[in-house]
Amino acid sequence: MIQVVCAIIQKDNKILIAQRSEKMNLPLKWEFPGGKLEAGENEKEALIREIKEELNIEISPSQRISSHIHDYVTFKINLIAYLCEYISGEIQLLEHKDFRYITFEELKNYNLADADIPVITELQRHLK
Ligand SMILES: Nc1nc2c([nH]c(=O)n2[C@@H]2O[C@H](COP(=O)(O)OP(=O)(O)OP(=O)(O)O)[C@@H](O)[C@H]2O)c(=O)[nH]1
Repeated sequence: MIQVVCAIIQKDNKILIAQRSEKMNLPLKWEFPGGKLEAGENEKEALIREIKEELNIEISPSQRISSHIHDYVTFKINLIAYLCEYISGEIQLLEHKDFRYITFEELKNYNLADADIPVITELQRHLK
């Protein structure tokens, strides 16, 4: 089982989503940026590192809002989501194809990775 952390980065009442590139697995799916936990790292450290590596911005994870296992048949992940504050930096797409700042209501217009569905349910509870 792969442990994956993802960041729900909030800025001006909008949420950041990123589109996976053609070269990544789950190509062109939208997601909350993040990645796999590495040995010796805690979840928040992994998130800060991944977001710097992927988008070149600084964030601060605040609240852990969900942890759900998803079975993609060929691999299985535990997707752990944190609410995060944007701190600084201009987004540079170092791995993804695109990004958007959108409202919660706009999420339904994007083709998100299947594992993200429970994250969205939890997010709705937290944004209320
Ligand atoms: N970051 C992220 N990954 C997700 C989400 N939903 C989801 O199913 N995943 C899956 O979780 C896995 C995360 O791996 P990744 O490829 O982003 O991680 P990484 O940067 O550490 O990968 P690499 O260094 O092996 O290339 C992928 O299989 C990805 O498809 C999500 O919302 N955010």
